[in-house]
Amino acid sequence: MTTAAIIGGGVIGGGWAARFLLNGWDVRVFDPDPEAERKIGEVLDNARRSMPGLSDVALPEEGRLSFHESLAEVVEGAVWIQESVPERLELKQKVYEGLQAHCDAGAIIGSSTSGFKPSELQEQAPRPEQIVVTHPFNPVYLMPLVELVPTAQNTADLVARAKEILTGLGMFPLHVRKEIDAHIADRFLEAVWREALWLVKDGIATTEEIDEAIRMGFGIRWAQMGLFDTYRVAGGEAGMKHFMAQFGPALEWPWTKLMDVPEFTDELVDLIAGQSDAQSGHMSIREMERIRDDNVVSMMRALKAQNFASGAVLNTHDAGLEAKAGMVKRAGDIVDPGQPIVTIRRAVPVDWLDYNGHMTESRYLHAFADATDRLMEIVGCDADYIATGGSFFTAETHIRHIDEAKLGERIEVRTRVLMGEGKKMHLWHEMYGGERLLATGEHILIHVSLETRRPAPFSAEIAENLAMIAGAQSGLPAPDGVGRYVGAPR
Ligand SMILES: NC(=O)C1=CN([C@@H]2O[C@H](COP(=O)(O)OP(=O)(O)OC[C@H]3O[C@@H](n4cnc5c(N)ncnc54)[C@H](O)[C@@H]3O)[C@@H](O)[C@H]2O)C=CC1
Ligand SMILES: C[N+](C)(C)CC(=O)CC(=O)[O-]
Repeated sequence: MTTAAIIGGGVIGGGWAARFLLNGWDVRVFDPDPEAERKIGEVLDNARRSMPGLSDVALPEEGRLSFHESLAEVVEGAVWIQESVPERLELKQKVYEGLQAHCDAGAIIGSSTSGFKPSELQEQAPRPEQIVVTHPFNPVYLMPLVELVPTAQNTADLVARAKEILTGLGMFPLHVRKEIDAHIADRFLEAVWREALWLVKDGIATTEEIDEAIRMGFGIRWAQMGLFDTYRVAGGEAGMKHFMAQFGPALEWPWTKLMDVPEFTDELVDLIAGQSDAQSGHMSIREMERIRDDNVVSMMRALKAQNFASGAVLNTHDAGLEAKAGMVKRAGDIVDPGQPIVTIRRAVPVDWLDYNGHMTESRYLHAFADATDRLMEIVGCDADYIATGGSFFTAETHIRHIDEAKLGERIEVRTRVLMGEGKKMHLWHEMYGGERLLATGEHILIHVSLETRRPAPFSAEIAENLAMIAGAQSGLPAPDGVGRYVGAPR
């Protein structure tokens, strides 16, 4: 088990703790705030209900979380140390001095700083080469972006190790090659924030109207294509050059006040805080965090289906998790063919729930269909085989919904091959939550030629694998409920 030390367990440190823990790391926390344990516990509760839903495979077993009162203790055995103390340079520098007196010289010290350059953080440090900026985004347990900002003091090996560890946590390390105050992303955020403050101060828009302008429009575009690709498309067939010719001159017009910051008078703070209270004061911050998390997970899952932007990052992470979890992918991986094969292991994501607060009926079929796809892959009907023109079509399905599955619950599908001969495959799936039987799925599939769209015999490899599994499993008792029809006996 690998260990991370979290120095400062506030909004961001708590998010990092969740990101590491739910990816199977042990986490040690140091924070002088007596409320730190409670606050991290609440962040973790939110992370546990949302983060597993990003994956279509199971996350590893959670690591161990512990709280420590000395720096020497917290960094013991840590290969990654994440500093997330308040944004004050002299405090951060003092913290590094304390850390470096005790930590392993090979450990990476990442700083969450939103604004300081890594060279400023390294200035007073006994071992500057160990410190690098790893600036995350809130909530750290869901947002993939982390700006990785090194200096010439950091070795290429440290940068490569940092990228590997962050990628292993399902994050997207963006290597910022030239250090600058506030890195890349916060410069945009600051520009938008300044302009928004002016709009409120000048009485042009309320905080709510500004939020609507973002979430109903360009915020949706930015989440999937960013700025430049969005504008390239907006240039029409002539693309970016046309876009720049058309809209470039507007940059000279009095559209922007980006160079000035409105003075933070009590009046302005009260105006903005008052509007913000009127807009969202009826909800607690934790409630708002849960709404945000559910929305973010749902949006990222939509991008996952397109294998695009943050969705592609999630798919890569899933592939890594699955490889580590040792799921069966080929007939040759099966250890005991006489037992049902685990074809799905995952958590119930937020977009699988319905108004009854549990996994909705269609998602039972979704999970069984994924289990069937995995079984097809195992016996040799994979993407390469399908490209040669053979595949399976489902002819009949019977699902029994036996028990509920709740948000974030870990489910597992165990699959039996009841028959696999000629052109037919008869599968029996059982879905479990722990050892609780949640559902059964019985499916008849017909092998087809994708050219004629008619039944056709399957390949010798598929025939051999199906016969091997069906034969080995034939000694198991007949599944309870197999061949059942719908409806009560009269
Ligand atoms: N809040 C945000 O949206 C983001 C913040 N950041 C950066 O993350 C860092 C932390 O910010 P937040 O989590 O928002 O602040 P926060 O105020 O929520 O948390 C800071 C924590 O550090 C603890 N702390 C204070 N002195 C300490 C010390 N000597 N040793 C250990 N812990 C100590 C405090 O008790 C507190 O729990 C800052 O550098 C900030 O710029 C980065 C990305 C986003
Ligand atoms: C406001 N902030 C500068 C601390 C924000 C960040 O650093 C990143 C984020 O999560 O928006």
